Amino acid sequence: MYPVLDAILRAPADQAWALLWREGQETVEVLRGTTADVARLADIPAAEEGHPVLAMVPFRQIAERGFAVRDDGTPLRVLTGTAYERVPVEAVVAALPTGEVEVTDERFSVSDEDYAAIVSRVIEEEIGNGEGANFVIRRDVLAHTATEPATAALTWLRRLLTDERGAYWTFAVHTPGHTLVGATPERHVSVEGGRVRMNPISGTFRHPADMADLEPAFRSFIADTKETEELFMVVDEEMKMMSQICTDGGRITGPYLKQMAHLTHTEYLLDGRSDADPRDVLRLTMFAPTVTGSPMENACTVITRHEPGGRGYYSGVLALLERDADGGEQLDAPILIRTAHLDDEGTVTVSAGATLVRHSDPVSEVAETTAKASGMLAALGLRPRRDISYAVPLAELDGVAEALGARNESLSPFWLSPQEARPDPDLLGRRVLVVDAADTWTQMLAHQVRHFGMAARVARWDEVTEQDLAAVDLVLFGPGPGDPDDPDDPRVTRLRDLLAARLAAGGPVLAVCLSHQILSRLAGLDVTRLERPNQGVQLPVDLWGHPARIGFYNTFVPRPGDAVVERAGVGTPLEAAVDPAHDAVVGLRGPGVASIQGHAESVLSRDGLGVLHRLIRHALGHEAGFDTEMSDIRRPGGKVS
Ligand SMILES: C=C(O[C@@H]1C=C(C(=O)O)C=C[C@H]1O)C(=O)O
Ligand SMILES: NC(=O)CC[C@H](N)C(=O)O
Repeated sequence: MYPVLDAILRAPADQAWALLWREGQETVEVLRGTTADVARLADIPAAEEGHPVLAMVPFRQIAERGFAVRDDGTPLRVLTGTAYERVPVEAVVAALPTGEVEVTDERFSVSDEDYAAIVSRVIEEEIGNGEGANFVIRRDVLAHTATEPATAALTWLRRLLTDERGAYWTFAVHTPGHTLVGATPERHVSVEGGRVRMNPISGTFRHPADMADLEPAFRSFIADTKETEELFMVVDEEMKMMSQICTDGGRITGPYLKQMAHLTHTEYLLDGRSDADPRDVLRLTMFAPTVTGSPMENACTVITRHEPGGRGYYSGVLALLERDADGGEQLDAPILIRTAHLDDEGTVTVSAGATLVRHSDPVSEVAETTAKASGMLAALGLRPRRDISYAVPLAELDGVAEALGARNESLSPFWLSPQEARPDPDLLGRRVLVVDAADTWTQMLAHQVRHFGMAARVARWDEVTEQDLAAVDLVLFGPGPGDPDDPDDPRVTRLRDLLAARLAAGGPVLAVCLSHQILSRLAGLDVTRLERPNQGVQLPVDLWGHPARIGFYNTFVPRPGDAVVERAGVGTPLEAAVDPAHDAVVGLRGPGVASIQGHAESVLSRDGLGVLHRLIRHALGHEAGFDTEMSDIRRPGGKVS
């Protein structure tokens, strides 16, 4: 009846195959084919009509971007479809094996106590040292089965198809030595006819065992600041990626709920357009901040410091390439979480991580990793199954839609709306060099700068020469991880030299976050740690008479004092904007110079666009006279001229 499925089920172990049930579909895609291991994403072969290509992308692939990773040798494996069909979900469930698969020797790779200790260390030593705002550290549940992997995977897939809900993909993929089965909630990225979508999910509500507690517990989850801020942080990090890939940036919709059998998550959808090749989109988005952290590059380093062993396929992606009707290639790539990996020795691995932020509680992060593994572990028969047939749809509870919608009131309208270009005639065509200090906020900054009509180019700190500085109208020095005073960090040293050179040459400068701190040091101010980091929080500040709500991602701050820089050979005093609540210098300005501690470009900056615009105008010597209401892009027909 279903020849491809039947052929797989007759001898599952002897061939390579995949069964994929994608969100919203009534059928399961069944794929049989040949496998090959390739070195790079660019080597993934093209899909032909009716012959999709499915790649298993391991976490170690991130080495392609030059980021730190433990090389555990897990292959980038490609399954090229030679036979393909769609089978109704019920027919698949009816055909899959129902036999017992015995799973024994269950243990954690990292104990509860050790994981809690890691959480405390990450908060203290990483977030507390300005290394970033959020980091995802994983641990593994390990077990053993004597059933051969292909049959075990098909049996567990059946359980997932009947027991799980809300998944983006429910799937099993079998290849020699590497078998994956799971139900993942999260789309990493998809590309379809030039439309690029990402789906950051963060904030995890663990369903209580007693259904009577569900509603009150859920209501306090929805109101929880930590869970809300955690989601904003990952949206910011994914918007950095979207800004780089999509010429028109991208907009945010949501928040929505993703209700599963054991957990409910909060999420946003990001939507933009790009004509980039799907392989490039994959490379530039390796990997999601929801499974690594932010800033993403440094998160990879932090992961190697705190996680023993490599990640295998965990937090990598499956990538399905298909040829569409117009001959273009489509990509759909879910994140490999809530997934079991089986090897030839019968080792079963289910990994799970939690997003650690400045106000994480070690005990509840331990519980979160356990809860995230529980859906898969229930399919393995290691945890109780949850009856989902009577669960209330949480999104429909009174007031929930309003509470979720209200979260957007504090966000930047710029990123929530379709963006029309609003060129400022004074800035039109002016050249901006955006110096990237290992944090791609620079992509969001460049996007907003272009929105003002300027021509922006982003270059990494180690590529920028002093000649490059001289060739542009404005140098925008960007944010970055680390301690602005660290004498052993070549990045910090280089930024300081470039900034000093630009100041000495007398050209316009705008410095953001880490670069604001380095500028402050050059100006003679002390820069010290905050008592509690402001990593991922919106704060009200007064910027020289303009009140604004701005997103902050910093651990260090410059302290008030006399600020003077050498500018074209002349000692030039800078005027500080001070946040008295934190005893912090949140902005500096002087002739041709402006800087800001917060991130005007952040989704968390309700008033960000207007602030960035004013700072740029200031640095370029256009003090007044232009409509600073520019940030209010919601005004219908609001014209800037
Ligand atoms: C890291 C995992 O999940 C991710 C982290 C989440 C969180 O910290 O709230 C939620 C969903 C996923 O994006 C995992 O399942 O291992
Ligand atoms: N986003 C940033 O540039 C952060 C600057 C610095 N690493 C701090 O944490 O204070």
